[in-house]
Amino acid sequence: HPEVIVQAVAARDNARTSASTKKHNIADVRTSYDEIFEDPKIDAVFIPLPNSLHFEWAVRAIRAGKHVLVEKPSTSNATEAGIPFNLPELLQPNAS
Ligand SMILES: NC(=O)C1=CN([C@@H]2O[C@H](COP(=O)(O)OP(=O)(O)OC[C@H]3O[C@@H](n4cnc5c(N)ncnc54)[C@H](OP(=O)(O)O)[C@@H]3O)[C@@H](O)[C@H]2O)C=CC1
Ligand SMILES: O=C1OC[C@@H](O)[C@H](O)[C@H]1O
Repeated sequence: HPEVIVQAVAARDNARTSASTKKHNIADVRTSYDEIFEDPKIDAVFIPLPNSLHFEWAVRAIRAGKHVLVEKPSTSNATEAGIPFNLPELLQPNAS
C-alpha cells in the first residue's frame, strides 16, 4: 500500500538481517524488539516470530501503544487467547 512505510526491522542477527533489508530498501535495522516499541515514528508492528512467542510480543506491542498484526496462531491456548483482546489499551480511541 502506498501509505505504508516499512520503517524498521528487528532481528537477532544483524548481519543476516542487513542483507535482507538492503534488498528491500529498508535502511533501519534494530537488534531488539524493544527499540521498535520505543520509537514514536512506528505506528504498527508485524509479528512473524515462532508460534510460542506470538502472545508475549503481541501483548508487549499493544502495551507499547502499537497497532499489531500478529501471525497465526495468535496465541498458544485458550487462557492466552482471552488476554490480548481485553487489554485496557485496546479501549483507547483508534485502537485495533
Ligand atoms: N511456516 C508455516 O507453515 C506457517 C507459519 N506461520 C507463521 O508465519 C511466521 C513465519 O513463519 P516461519 O518463517 O515458518 O517462522 P520461523 O519460526 O522459521 O521464523 C520466525 C523468525 O523468528 C525469529 N526468532 C526470534 N526469536 C526466536 C527464537 N527464540 N527461536 C527461533 N526464531 C526466533 C527468527 O528470526 P531472526 O533469526 O531473524 O531473529 C526466525 O526467523 C510465524 O509467525 C509463523 O507462526 C503461520 C502459518 C504457517
Ligand atoms: O506458510 C505460511 O506462513 C506465513 C503465513 O502468513 C501463511 O498464512 C502461511 O501459509
